[in-house]
Amino acid sequence: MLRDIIVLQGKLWLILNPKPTLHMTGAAKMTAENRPYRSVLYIPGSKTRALEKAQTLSTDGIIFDLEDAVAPEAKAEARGHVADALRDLNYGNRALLVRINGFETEWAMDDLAAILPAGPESILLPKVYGAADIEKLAEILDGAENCAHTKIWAMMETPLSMLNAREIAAAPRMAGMVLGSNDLIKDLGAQTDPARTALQASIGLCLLAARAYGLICIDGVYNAFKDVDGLQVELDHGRMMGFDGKSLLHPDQLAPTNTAYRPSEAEIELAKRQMAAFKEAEESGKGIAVLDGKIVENLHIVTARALLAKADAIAASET
Ligand SMILES: CC(C)(COP(=O)(O)OP(=O)(O)OC[C@H]1O[C@@H](n2cnc3c(N)ncnc32)[C@H](O)[C@@H]1OP(=O)(O)O)[C@@H](O)C(=O)NCCC(=O)NCCSC(=O)C[C@H](O)C(=O)O
Ligand SMILES: [Mg+2]
Repeated sequence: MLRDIIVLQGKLWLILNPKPTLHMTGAAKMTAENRPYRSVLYIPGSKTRALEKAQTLSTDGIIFDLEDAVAPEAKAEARGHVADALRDLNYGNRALLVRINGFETEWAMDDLAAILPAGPESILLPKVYGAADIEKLAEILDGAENCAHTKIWAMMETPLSMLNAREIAAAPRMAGMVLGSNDLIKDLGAQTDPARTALQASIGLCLLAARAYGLICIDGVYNAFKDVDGLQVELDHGRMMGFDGKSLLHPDQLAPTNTAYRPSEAEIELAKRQMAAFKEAEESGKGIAVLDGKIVENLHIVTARALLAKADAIAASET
């Protein structure tokens, strides 16, 4: 039985079955709020085999794509496949996003007409230029049955998405952002290198806006889906920059991505030691602890707690 001891009004109280504390790695229940977003796999809505297969893949999230991965002549059929998958297939507790076509195309409204009756968890809007695009989608969702809960995610993939990142993040129903590095590179007239030099400013703006407004932020795809070493370089870079996870093209990219975005044993150990050292310092009336020659302040405890909570959520998602 779980027990906690707390001090209240100068007395010791024994609490039976307390809420799990954040350092109880593996004990948390996964909910939509604490679910991990390490790996988010694109599936072309036209590929029924892939839609089925995804039920068993170890991906934290799925983007059902009606946009660039689906040829114009296959769009109508793909809408039906995705609506059916949302209704009939079992994707467990994975995050489920439907990427519709952009509002400047002839397909966006037909996409919404086909998908909204299935009550989607999230719509991912591509080619976002400013808050007006999100507001337009939010208004449509406000008027739709079954969509009171539906969140909006923005593809951050145009120069204006980056310049307007803050207003986009603050717009109604916003829950997350996905970097669209291919479109961005195209619009910038830039070239890619392993350090993603041309994308640095955009990645920074995107993450700043997402963090300021409490949104999930997912890195762009790595196109060479068979190049394991190249993917690893981008994974390390993305995690270092602060992304929650990476959008992916192929199931073979799942395992390295899930590993890269999982807190390591060493990180978990350090977080626990930081919390213990800080607690000890607090109990002796100090506001700062020193661990391994480095200071530990309250702000480091916030980071340590978040890391342990993420480890818990990942463990819960894998049980
Ligand atoms: C890249 C692919 C076209 C490769 O397809 P294929 O050659 O068929 O792969 P495999 O033969 O190796 O497939 C093996 C099995 O895995 C399944 N599979 C493949 N891909 C997926 C997937 N994405 N999701 C689920 N399952 C998948 C196959 O069905 C095989 O299964 P089995 O029959 O059991 O053996 C292909 O992977 C693909 O289409 N990927 C997604 C492409 C996509 O969605 N692109 C658009 C998003 S990226 C983008 O738009 C960029 C962004 O907007 C930006 O601007 O940057
Ligand atoms: Mg794109």
